[in-house]
Amino acid sequence: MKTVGFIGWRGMVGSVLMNRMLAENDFNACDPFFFSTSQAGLKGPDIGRGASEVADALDLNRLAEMDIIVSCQGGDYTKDCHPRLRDNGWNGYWIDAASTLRMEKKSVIVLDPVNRRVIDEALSRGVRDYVGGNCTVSLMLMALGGLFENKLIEWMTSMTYQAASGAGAKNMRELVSQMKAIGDSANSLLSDPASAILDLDRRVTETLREKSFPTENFGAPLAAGLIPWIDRPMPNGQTREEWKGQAETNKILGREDHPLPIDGQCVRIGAMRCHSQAFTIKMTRDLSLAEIEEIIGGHNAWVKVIPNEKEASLQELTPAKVTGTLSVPVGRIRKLNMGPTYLTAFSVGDQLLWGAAEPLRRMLRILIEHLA
Ligand SMILES: NC(=O)C1=CN([C@@H]2O[C@H](COP(=O)(O)OP(=O)(O)OC[C@H]3O[C@@H](n4cnc5c(N)ncnc54)[C@H](OP(=O)(O)O)[C@@H]3O)[C@@H](O)[C@H]2O)C=CC1
Ligand SMILES: N[C@@H](CC(=O)OP(=O)(O)O)C(=O)O
Repeated sequence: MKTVGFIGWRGMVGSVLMNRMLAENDFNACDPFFFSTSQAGLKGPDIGRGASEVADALDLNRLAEMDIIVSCQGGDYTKDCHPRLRDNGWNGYWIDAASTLRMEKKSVIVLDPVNRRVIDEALSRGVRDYVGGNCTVSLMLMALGGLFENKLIEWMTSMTYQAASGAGAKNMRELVSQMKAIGDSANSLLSDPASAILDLDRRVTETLREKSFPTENFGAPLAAGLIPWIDRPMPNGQTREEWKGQAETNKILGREDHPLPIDGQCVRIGAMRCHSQAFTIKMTRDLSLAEIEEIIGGHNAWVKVIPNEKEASLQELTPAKVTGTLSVPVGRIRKLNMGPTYLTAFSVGDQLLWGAAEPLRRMLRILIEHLA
């Protein structure tokens, strides 16, 4: 059995990965070892065969004993350890959630329901670094994979509504703290049915603007609002999150030499862990809505077309419904006023599952089967 070292298993993405691996019995297919930068010598996670001792994630010699390393530890760790391991001659497989290696020539961005061909071709070429994509990009491709596969997209925009979890565990806590601060300050007015709505509104606004309102992590109120900026600025006015849309999508699809134009605005909203996106798509051909829905819904086992109706949208196309599941619903599908080849759609997906942990879990399975 192949030895697999897990780093970052305590974190948010790593914990979701552990849960999914347990659910799919993936630990039975490998010999797992757990590493940490802070818990060496303590007990690791119980994966159904008793907890083993955690090794030091900075011990390169111990890491180099692994056939495969799976890291959900973050970009700084990858930046530090990956090149040193490779320089020392380690020739194992590295599977990573962080963005550090994504655009490297020697790495492949993995999302096998969309780019299994690219992955298989890379495995046969001896590529050793496999990296999960950006969450909005992976979720967009899971939703619209059928349109890409059938070469129906000339260009597209994705306007995102991204959850707090994408910014990390502390930010999720901060969002709930913000909600609590608002609820606490509005409580007396809220419980009085006779109170004036504009008084309630004023109270909420005052709370959002208070110095003590918790914004240490987001830098601005997110609850009862939004933040139209994610990640760092790029020279052309995009944020880096927006830049990833075109760069990563075309790399995932293996078409960097003739890239599809993709752009949009990325916005943080007060959802916990589901990213949503509204798409404007310029299609290469005029197809009927029925044909389009069939192509979208038939692409993979997780995408699901939701009828463009109020009740279905409210029941099926919300973060509350999708969170914690692998389902990728796509709804609000219709032609735009601009003409018959202009399409819009809306999608929701759990950014810790298909947006982060699931592509890594599946890549590990593919790799183990490839090496068997
Ligand atoms: N958050 C997201 O939505 C996404 C994240 N990613 C990438 O995944 C990587 C990891 O992100 P994320 O999971 O959010 O990171 P976390 O901050 O949740 O975890 C990272 C590490 O922090 C350490 N840690 C310190 N204190 C704690 C604690 N109390 N509980 C758990 N872990 C703790 C652990 O390392 P140790 O055991 O060494 O102390 C852990 O592995 C990043 O590179 C990110 O870019 C990718 C896609 C989406
Ligand atoms: N930037 C994403 C989360 C993330 O970690 O993305 P990436 O893996 O591309 O750094 C968000 O804020 O929602």
